[in-house]
Amino acid sequence: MDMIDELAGTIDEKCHVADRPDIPLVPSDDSSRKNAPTSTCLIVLGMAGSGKTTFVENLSKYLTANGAAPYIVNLDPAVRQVPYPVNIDIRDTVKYKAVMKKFGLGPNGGIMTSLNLFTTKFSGVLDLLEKRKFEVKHMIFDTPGQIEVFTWSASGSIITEALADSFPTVIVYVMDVSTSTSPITFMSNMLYACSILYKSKLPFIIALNKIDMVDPTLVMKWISDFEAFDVAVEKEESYAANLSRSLGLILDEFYGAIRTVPVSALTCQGFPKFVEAVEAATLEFNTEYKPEMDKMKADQRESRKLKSEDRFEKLKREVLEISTGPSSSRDDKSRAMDTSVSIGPQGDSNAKHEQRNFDAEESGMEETSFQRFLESAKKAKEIAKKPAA
Ligand SMILES: Nc1nc2c(ncn2[C@@H]2O[C@H](COP(=O)(O)OP(=O)(O)OP(=O)(O)O)[C@@H](O)[C@H]2O)c(=O)[nH]1
Repeated sequence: MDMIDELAGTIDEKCHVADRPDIPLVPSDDSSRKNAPTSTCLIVLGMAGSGKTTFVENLSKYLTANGAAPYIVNLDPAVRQVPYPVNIDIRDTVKYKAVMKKFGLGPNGGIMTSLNLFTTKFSGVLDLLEKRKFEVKHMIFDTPGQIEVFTWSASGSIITEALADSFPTVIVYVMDVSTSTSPITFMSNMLYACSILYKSKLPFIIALNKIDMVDPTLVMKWISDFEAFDVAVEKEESYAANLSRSLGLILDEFYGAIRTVPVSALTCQGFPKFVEAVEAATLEFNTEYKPEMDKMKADQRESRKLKSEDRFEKLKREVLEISTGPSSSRDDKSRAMDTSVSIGPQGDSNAKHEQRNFDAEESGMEETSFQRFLESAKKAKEIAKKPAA
């Protein structure tokens, strides 16, 4: 058993969706599923205390009451108890306290390392999600309170990208509106939100939370109207105020890409509008993000193919250097390169190869030369194999 297996067990579902009478199952015959929409993944992020867990708990209750119970994944290894019916729980796979002890880590290092260990097993999570993707409309991911553990870590990026690769994925940033009533704290919050948007490049919803405590009108106005924010920040006299004004001007451009929904995670106020925003974000994912991502992947594949063709050509040159020797003329070598080693798809796809018309004698010479190379390589191998006399 290696160290990863020792600290991180297998991935399993806590309760199966099929066992839950509150989750209506989609008919399972293949034809009805072919064009059926799959679940949307909601990755819930937010500063510590912004209300993520309360939001997931009550959103789950709200969706269940409306006949669409979600599938929930807890990614916080250090949480004592989760108040919602969790389907996959990182705590079942990774023992956070054992990880801290094993590596002599503090709480934050322990959370980060546990998440890294869990990520090594994330293909198991994807397999389970894949099986449920027609049965539930929403898959919700609750993340650690220490937001940077997820947003600025390799494992956070890997998990986000793996989800977006398989399902429509939306980032939900829970923002505590009660800590955003001053233009400076508002700007810090928005700066953080925009940096996550910029990094993830996924559809983004800000759930302006705790509106049962604070009226969100002012904050909404600052988001939609830079002039209003500018007027508010003018009243502040500090370096932070100047910085906030400059940032406001820059971030104004990002706000257009963000959906903002005022909610109360405690009272469920605003949840119907939130669900509408998720639907619009899912559509945006399918019509804009997905094609863009597919194009990016195709470009990457093409560039990898070109690189491997380059390497192949280099290899051919090296092989011919050996087979023809340094004294052979340049012409001989280049002719030999074009015909003698035409293995692999690269050889077929190279238009140059197809167009050139060699006469039988030339190709015969080149084949002989490559044959000689193969024979001498074989002999060298046999000699090496022979036990010393
Ligand atoms: N009034 C009010 N309180 C809320 C609301 N949402 C959350 N809270 C309270 O805010 C506190 C923090 O809520 P949590 O849900 O634990 O926040 P969290 O973001 O999960 O916190 P971490 O686990 O530390 O990241 C709790 O006392 C909640 O009851 C809301 O909409 N209105």
